[in-house]
Amino acid sequence: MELTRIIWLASFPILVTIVFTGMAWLQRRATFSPTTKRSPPLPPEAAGAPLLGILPSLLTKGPLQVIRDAHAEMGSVFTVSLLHRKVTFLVGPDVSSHFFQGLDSEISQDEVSQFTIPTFGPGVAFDVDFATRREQFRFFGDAMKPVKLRTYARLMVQEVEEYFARWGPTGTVDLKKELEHLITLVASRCLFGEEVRAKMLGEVATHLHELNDGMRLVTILFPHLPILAHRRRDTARARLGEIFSGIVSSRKTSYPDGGPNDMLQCLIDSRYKDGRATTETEVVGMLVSALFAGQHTSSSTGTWTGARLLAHANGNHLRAAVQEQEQIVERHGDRVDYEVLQEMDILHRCVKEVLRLHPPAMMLLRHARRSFTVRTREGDEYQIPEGRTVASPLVIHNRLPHVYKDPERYEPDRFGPGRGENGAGEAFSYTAFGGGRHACVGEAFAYMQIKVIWSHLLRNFEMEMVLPFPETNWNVVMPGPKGKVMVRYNRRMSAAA
Ligand code: HEM
Repeated sequence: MELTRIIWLASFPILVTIVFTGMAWLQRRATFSPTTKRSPPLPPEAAGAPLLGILPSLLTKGPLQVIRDAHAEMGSVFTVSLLHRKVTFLVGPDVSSHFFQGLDSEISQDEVSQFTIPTFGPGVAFDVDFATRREQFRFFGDAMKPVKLRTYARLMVQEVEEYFARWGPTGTVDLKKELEHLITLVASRCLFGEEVRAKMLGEVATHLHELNDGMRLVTILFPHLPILAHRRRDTARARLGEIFSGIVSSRKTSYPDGGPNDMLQCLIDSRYKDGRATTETEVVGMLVSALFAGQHTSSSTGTWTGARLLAHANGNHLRAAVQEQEQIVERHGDRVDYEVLQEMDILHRCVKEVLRLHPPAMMLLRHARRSFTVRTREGDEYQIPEGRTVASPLVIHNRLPHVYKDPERYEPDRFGPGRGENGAGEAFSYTAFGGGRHACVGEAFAYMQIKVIWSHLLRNFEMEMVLPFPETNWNVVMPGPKGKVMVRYNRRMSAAA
């Protein structure tokens, strides 16, 4: 018995050593086991100057080239530094689902959209909390339902016919300026009724232009930097506030029991879930936001559509679009309304392809409130850390060769039946109107007004570009055609004067 105890005591340290060594080995094995999940690495980072990051390249090469170069070098997920901020770019549908679909508590717009407050004004959009903003966007959504769109289609046609009746039998115009003006008139007639329209012709259109020009790339980082464009923006916003306040209060006095069936009235009559009515400041802010969201985006799309169709190389698309109008006239005569507009498939594809190549919102931004992981189509995983600014650069996202064949080419037929490129196969491969949780509520309205304008022009005028195909103005947050887009027109002989 004594001997057994001695042997046991002597062997105890050896046993302990074996057990601990075994545990350590097992633990190490577990750590290096290929089945164990490790945090994926951070995305690769673009080289940049100390403190300034990519700022010097931005100034010399422009934003599009900088992002393109980084994408070509590092692939679909990469980070760039711009002064104090790191921005991770996600390019392509495979890495974009969380960006578009993630909950706002996980990936939000608030932190990265504060720069829009001086433009939209107080009480709306990113000046209010998420819940209030959702409700305000719901009010917009209500005003864009098909039953309302049918009414707007009629008003759009009226406005467009009146506008082009003023063009002579022949002439040369700056298409960009003409469409900026016309879209403002159309939006005002459809959304805000006669009161705003009466004041539209001059002042309001000018102020909207100044609001857009005041949203520069530098605005994203320094929204209150004392530059001329910001000063003009602030004056324009203050003046729009005065004009719209006058309109809202006169509408309330003139129609105490409910006024005309337009968006202004919709916004005045809207109620939050708790029963609260919209205030005058909120209605004014929503009017400015709706005009801002729809005006420049639609007018630049209308102008690019003209430039693309009239460019010499695209003669076949122009011919196809004119022929479609001739066939529709054979079926419906001169009638253009909501239903007839739905039949303009070729024209629709021409506009859709313009938006792929020239998205007015060139880049969407979010803030990662929680870290998340993305997986590229090559199978690489990256972790996007909490607190990171995340960007979806639509301007290259919609030109990916593995999604679109010959992506730099203007090819509306790629969206036609039988071609597998229409982006419907894969979610978030076509994102000109965003997608997921924050998809644009004005998409149908925007297509409608551009189709009303271009169906009228194609039916009634022969047109040609006078200047070379326009470059893009990358200086603003919502880029459009740079400089004048001069076009010569001849009214078609058969067209009504
Ligand atoms: C060609 C015309 C237009 C384009 C290209 C366009 C593009 C976009 C894009 C890309 C987004 C997503 C923003 C993001 O995810 O951060 C968006 C959102 C939005 N758009 Fe448009 N838009 C157009 C016209 C309009 C019009 C006419 C209106 C209304 C009058 C409008 C109202 C809105 C609103 C309210 C949102 C925010 C939706 C949300 O966050 O839930 N847009 N638009």
